[in-house]
Amino acid sequence: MNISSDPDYLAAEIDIPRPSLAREKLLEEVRRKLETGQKGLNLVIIGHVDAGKSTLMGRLLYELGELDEKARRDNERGSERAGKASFKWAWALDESAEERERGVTMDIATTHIRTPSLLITLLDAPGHADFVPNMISGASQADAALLVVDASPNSFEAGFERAGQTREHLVLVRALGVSQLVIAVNKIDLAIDAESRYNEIVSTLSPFLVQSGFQLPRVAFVPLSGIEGINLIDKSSALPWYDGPTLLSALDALKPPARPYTLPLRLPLSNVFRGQTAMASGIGVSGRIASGVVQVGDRLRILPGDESAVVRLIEQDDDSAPWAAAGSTVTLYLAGVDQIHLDIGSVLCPPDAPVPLALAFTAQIIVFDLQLPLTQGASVELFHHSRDVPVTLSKLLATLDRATNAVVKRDPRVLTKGQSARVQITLRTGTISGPGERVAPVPLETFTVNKDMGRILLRRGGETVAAGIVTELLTLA
Ligand SMILES: Nc1nc2c(ncn2[C@@H]2O[C@H](COP(=O)(O)OP(=O)(O)OP(=O)(O)O)[C@@H](O)[C@H]2O)c(=O)[nH]1
Repeated sequence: MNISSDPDYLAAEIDIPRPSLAREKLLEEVRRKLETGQKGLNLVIIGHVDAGKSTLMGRLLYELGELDEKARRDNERGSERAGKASFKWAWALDESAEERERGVTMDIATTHIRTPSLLITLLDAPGHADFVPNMISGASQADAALLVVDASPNSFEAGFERAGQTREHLVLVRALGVSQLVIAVNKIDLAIDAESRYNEIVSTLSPFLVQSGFQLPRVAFVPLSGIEGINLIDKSSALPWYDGPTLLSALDALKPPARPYTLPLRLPLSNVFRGQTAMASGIGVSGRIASGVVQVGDRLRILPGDESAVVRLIEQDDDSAPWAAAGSTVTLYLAGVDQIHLDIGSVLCPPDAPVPLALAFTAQIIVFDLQLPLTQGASVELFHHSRDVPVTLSKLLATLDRATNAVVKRDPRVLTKGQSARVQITLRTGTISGPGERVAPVPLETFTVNKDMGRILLRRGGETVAAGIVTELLTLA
């Protein structure tokens, strides 16, 4: 398309704003705001199907006043009519009609809760095996995880056995660099002897957590009941033997992530759309700022590619804002660019500090439950910030101890389930869907430089085979 004939493009060109604050001033303002404001944290909720994740979150939202009485009653009536009365609390999160019919959570729903010191964004991940990819997109944005296990007789065991999702979810979040964990030992109301059941679950999970690379001092176990509201906000007389934190105080004690606003801007796009209102016309893009600050009037480079655009408007929490910083989820309206140059997975950066574009890199990965082991030269798909790229597992460098990262074996021939390994990954630069169509390099950074830009997943035939972090960029585009 000829860009200059696009009416949106022309209209947008007319009122291109200029940045209002010099960089030093802007950083000073961001620093003041971030230090005084409530700290944000992304929490992914994980656990085996039916462990009670949605019920627990619904009840917690209600107790914290985030869900009003009318919404609760409407949900309760709705679920009773549908013959699923016991699901009433879960309706706060499980929203779509299909979810109501099936009684399972299918997509990532996002909601906030406020603890005394944190504003927590809940990323609710479904427990159904079919929906593991959704759970992954939540986990790849998480700063901490809340694992819900079912303490009722035999249920914990069902979730923790090989086919259950408890292990897989834990291994996955750890592989993505999450180290803080709260474990809700849920449905404690159904346990026959609550104290010994709680102790049994703690002592079964602990060795597995250590083996998976978690440090027990950064893990809090909390016995509770989502449905009865036991030990969520206040200490409960139902658990006289327990003297640890309530769920709320365990969540409040989580360490908020650093918000690397002094690093160059990295905004990986999770959505690209055409703005419909007069204010928000032109091209809209949204995503979570991985690092840096963006200000209205900034010119930004779009990578991969050679295009740039100017920020006309920033929307955050349904309001317009003069700037937004690392950690915030934002929508930007852009001028001076055509929509064809923006993809889900594109990264917006300052023109003078573009994100590296890698063709090969090393990563530390954890291999999931696989039918076929991973061999050197295997073709897989790299999944990074909603972008899917064909890659080759070009070298298997070493297998590692999951708890200590020490090398167990150099140059292994294959990688099998549960193994942690260092590997080299190379983009397949041949054609993809047609003649002449080249694979674009991936905008990547190491996990040490930029956590959000350094988490990866590997998939094969629609199945996630490994997750991990980028350790070194080898060949740059
Ligand atoms: N007794 C008891 N039952 C509970 C408790 N929490 C949840 N349940 C019941 O457990 C079942 C599953 O609860 P959900 O909240 O839908 O579970 P989930 O983990 O979100 O399930 P998915 O979204 O399908 O992964 C429902 O029948 C709930 O009513 C609890 O604390 N005590």
